[in-house]
Amino acid sequence: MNLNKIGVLTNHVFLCRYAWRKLCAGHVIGRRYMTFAPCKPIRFFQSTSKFVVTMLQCPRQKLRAGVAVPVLPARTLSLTACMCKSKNDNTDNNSLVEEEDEIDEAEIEELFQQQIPTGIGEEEHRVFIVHPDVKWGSRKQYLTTAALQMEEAVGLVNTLYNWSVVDKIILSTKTPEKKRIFGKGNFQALTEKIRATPEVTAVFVNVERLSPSSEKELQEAWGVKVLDRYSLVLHIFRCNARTKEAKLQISLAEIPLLRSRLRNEVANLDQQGGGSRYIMGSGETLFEMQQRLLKERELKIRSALERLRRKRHLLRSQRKHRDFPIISVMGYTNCGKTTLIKALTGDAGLQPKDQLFATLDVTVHAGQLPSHMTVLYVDTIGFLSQLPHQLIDSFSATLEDVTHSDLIIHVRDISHPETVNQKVNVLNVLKNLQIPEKLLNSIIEVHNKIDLIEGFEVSDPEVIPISALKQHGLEVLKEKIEEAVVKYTGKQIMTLKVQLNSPQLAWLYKEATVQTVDDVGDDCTANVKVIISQAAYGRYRKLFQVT
Ligand SMILES: Nc1nc2c(ncn2[C@@H]2O[C@H](COP(=O)(O)OP(=O)(O)OP(=O)(O)O)[C@@H](O)[C@H]2O)c(=O)[nH]1
Ligand SMILES: [Mg+2]
Repeated sequence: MNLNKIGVLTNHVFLCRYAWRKLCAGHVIGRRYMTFAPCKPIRFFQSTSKFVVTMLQCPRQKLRAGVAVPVLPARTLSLTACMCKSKNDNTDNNSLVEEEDEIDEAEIEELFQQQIPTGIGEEEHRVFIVHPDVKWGSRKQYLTTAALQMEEAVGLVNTLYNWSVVDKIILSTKTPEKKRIFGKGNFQALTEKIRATPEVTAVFVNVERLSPSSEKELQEAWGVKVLDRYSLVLHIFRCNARTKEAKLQISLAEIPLLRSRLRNEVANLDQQGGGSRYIMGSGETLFEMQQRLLKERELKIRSALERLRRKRHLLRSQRKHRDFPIISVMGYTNCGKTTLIKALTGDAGLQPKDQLFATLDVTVHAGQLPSHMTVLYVDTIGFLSQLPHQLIDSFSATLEDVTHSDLIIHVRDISHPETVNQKVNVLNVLKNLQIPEKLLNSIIEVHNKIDLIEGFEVSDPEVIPISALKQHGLEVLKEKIEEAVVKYTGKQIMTLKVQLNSPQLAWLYKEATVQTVDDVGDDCTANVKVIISQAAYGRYRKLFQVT
């Protein structure tokens, strides 16, 4: 927040206690609004539950003293937008409370749009990539090479529309934990190189997360925006987010970034002698107030996500009730998960893309196995190495679906030079998701994109080689899935004697998988071969009193 903006006093406005809370929390109230520069409270009347707020630089509309001021969501770190309650607007506090209770699409959109961590913005960037090559110690990456990591970094930047890589460099370092990451000589040479490339608008340092102080220091030295993997991947997520849930999850993942940025801003203000001063009448410093704003925002996002999680839980229990086995398709980003589900289900709505993090929402698609059993495939967000847990945690509401599935298919892009490293990363994330042991043991490993490998030969009899794109190997995969579903869901294949003049057969069609019906003659019965869960068989016996 730029304190210089706070200037001329234009008016005094009364706020009721509730509206004041809203103002600080940055919530939407009412319908009409106007925007102007930050406002701050100057007096507080405990007895009347009213606050007097001084509106500053309010160019377009005069505010009348004594008018309650409803508020539009403030930009994350400042109270920049307020709504002026009209003379005839009789909105009372209770109706405001009701409004707050339901988070609607528009509000999520507003929250999402306003929370863009400053600095990246929506403009294009010409990026200089720096990859610190750690030679030894705990931060050294053993399963990959610096060149391959650089290749992935280039891929990440190129994923973004209109972004391009201007130059890149791999520099070795013994001190990755230092603010400047590199030793003195390397850092100086790097700074000169960046400064000598005027077209550069951002530097991407290919590390998991830069500390706020390191980010600040590098930004000052290089004179351009500095990004780490966390902020870049978040930006990619932001560009690809389509649904309410994805937007909320991304907004949540952005909170730590905003928090560290806030710390930096306040440190800057402190240097100018302003950040830790008390805001008159409120008993809070600017930093404390903005921290509280962020906390409130975080709580709001979490509560909206919780509501969506409950909805998801309901849908999941409905799916369980219908007894469809659920199969989660997981893997490193761009390995071909969506392509595979599309090939297995024929779902034309699925759109695979040659792009990192094309899928950000967990979606469910029905498909049939050779025995005609219907299964549900869950398409999931792809993984990436060196991503902070916070990011994955933000997606835990959707990834929860995975922990409730019956089976996991781990898709690997076997043509990728880093395929082994990618596998290790995926398995690590799965372990951190606290997936039940039984489910971890159920994993079917699928080697995808074999069409890209000349003279491909199967190396491990346990894995299924396929080309999802060319639809090779899918029948074998479906057989394997079916076998595993029967094994891991406790379903059994049974032949039941069914009365054809009763609803038994219709019930079995609905609740189990009917494979064959053999009419046995005159007594109106048939031998019906079904795949049925223990629970469904129990219900069948009870309902039709079969012994
Ligand atoms: N040659 C070849 N390309 C494939 C195959 N399977 C997928 N692809 C391509 O790989 C790219 C990524 O495919 P997706 O299905 O979107 O991958 P994903 O794992 O869902 O990716 P994210 O959702 O971004 O994590 C697309 O361009 C696909 O056409 C395959 O078997 N062979
Ligand atoms: Mg996908």
